[in-house]
Amino acid sequence: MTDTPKDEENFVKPASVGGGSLMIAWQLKDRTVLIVGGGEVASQRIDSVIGTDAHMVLLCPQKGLHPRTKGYIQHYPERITYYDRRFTGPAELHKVDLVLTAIDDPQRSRDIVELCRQAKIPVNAADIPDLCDFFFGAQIRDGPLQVMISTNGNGPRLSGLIKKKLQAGLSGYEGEAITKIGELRAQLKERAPGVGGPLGRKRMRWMTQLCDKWEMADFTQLDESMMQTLLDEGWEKERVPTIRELGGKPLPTPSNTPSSSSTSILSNTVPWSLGLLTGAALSFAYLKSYFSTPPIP
Ligand SMILES: C[C@@]1(CC(=O)O)c2cc3[nH]c(cc4nc(cc5[nH]c(cc(n2)[C@H]1CCC(=O)O)[C@@](C)(CC(=O)O)[C@@H]5CCC(=O)O)C(CC(=O)O)=C4CCC(=O)O)c(CCC(=O)O)c3CC(=O)O
Ligand SMILES: NC(=O)C1=CN([C@@H]2O[C@H](COP(=O)(O)OP(=O)(O)OC[C@H]3O[C@@H](n4cnc5c(N)ncnc54)[C@H](O)[C@@H]3O)[C@@H](O)[C@H]2O)C=CC1
Repeated sequence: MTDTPKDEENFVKPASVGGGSLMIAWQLKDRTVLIVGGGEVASQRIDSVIGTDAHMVLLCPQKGLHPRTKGYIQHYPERITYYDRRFTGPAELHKVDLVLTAIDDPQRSRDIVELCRQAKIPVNAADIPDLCDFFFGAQIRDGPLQVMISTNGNGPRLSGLIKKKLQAGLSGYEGEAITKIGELRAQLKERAPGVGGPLGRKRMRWMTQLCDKWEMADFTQLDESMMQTLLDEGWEKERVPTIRELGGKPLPTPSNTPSSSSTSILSNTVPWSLGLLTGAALSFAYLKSYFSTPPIP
């Protein structure tokens, strides 16, 4: 491929090159996550994993369990297989897709990381950032919405504080709105099926216009019959009706006031170096070697 001088002129350089981590929404359905340790940090790891569809295996002597970890084991036996013992060796990694160590024994933790390296299993060791394939971050979750704030190990406390600022900028309608949009998109794809092509482009254009025109709170009001009307009177007629036309009403949201729209809050408060992702976010360095077929966006 030969570049013309114009191509070279038009190339926009990315905001940062290298030094960061990959932010992805890692799907863990039918995958197994091994958690070694059962203290407070392990309970926080469960807080993160329970929202996925992964199965968890937890290894920790009973006497070391944090009350929250105990609660998880008792309330979600179908999600967590618990063994009252320490990590014994490489056999523990059989059929495991991801390992999280949260133990008070840094040398043992290093040994487990080494075993994971050999088995090509991504691993996070709570006490050894230098050896982690990926880090956790501060999280905002609301239904299908997931936002992760990462400072790439530089300032964990700041991650938490930035999370609070971002939370204050959200309307509270996002999770429900996204759920409704998901249902609407599924129905639209039934009416206008297929991938790509002119119909695919038309579908995407209409969805984009709808999302841009409606407030977050508008989507939360969509019930089954309003969705039908929206598709009949909107999609079929190539226009975007208002929520009022469908029998809904404008609800108060922070984004109704231009000075505090969620866009301006994000652009005003997010420093260039902040890792922020809508959709689940897990970032780690060796992703490529663990997945052969990336999901189609
Ligand atoms: C690499 C990482 C672990 C990983 O993912 O592997 C890591 C590592 C370390 N944290 C340490 C300390 C603290 N961690 C917190 C808090 C959080 N730490 C979290 C994540 C991460 N912490 C990952 C990088 C995240 C990123 O890059 O942003 C959060 C975001 C999420 C979570 O824990 O799940 C959660 C806030 C959640 C929320 O508020 O919502 C606080 C503040 C507090 O408790 O309030 C302090 C004390 C103040 C401070 O140091 O900032 C130390 C000891 C340093 C030392 O010895 O001095 C290490 C080890 C080291 O740095 O060597
Ligand atoms: N975000 C971070 O990176 C943070 C990391 N830490 C580190 O994370 C580690 C865990 O912290 P906590 O949960 O507070 O510790 P904790 O002491 O409450 O829990 C550790 C648990 O690991 C168990 N354990 C020890 N060896 C084991 C083995 N070989 N197999 C299975 N279980 C084993 C112990 O029985 C204990 O229950 C510590 O090293 C701590 O320094 C602590 C706070 C924040």
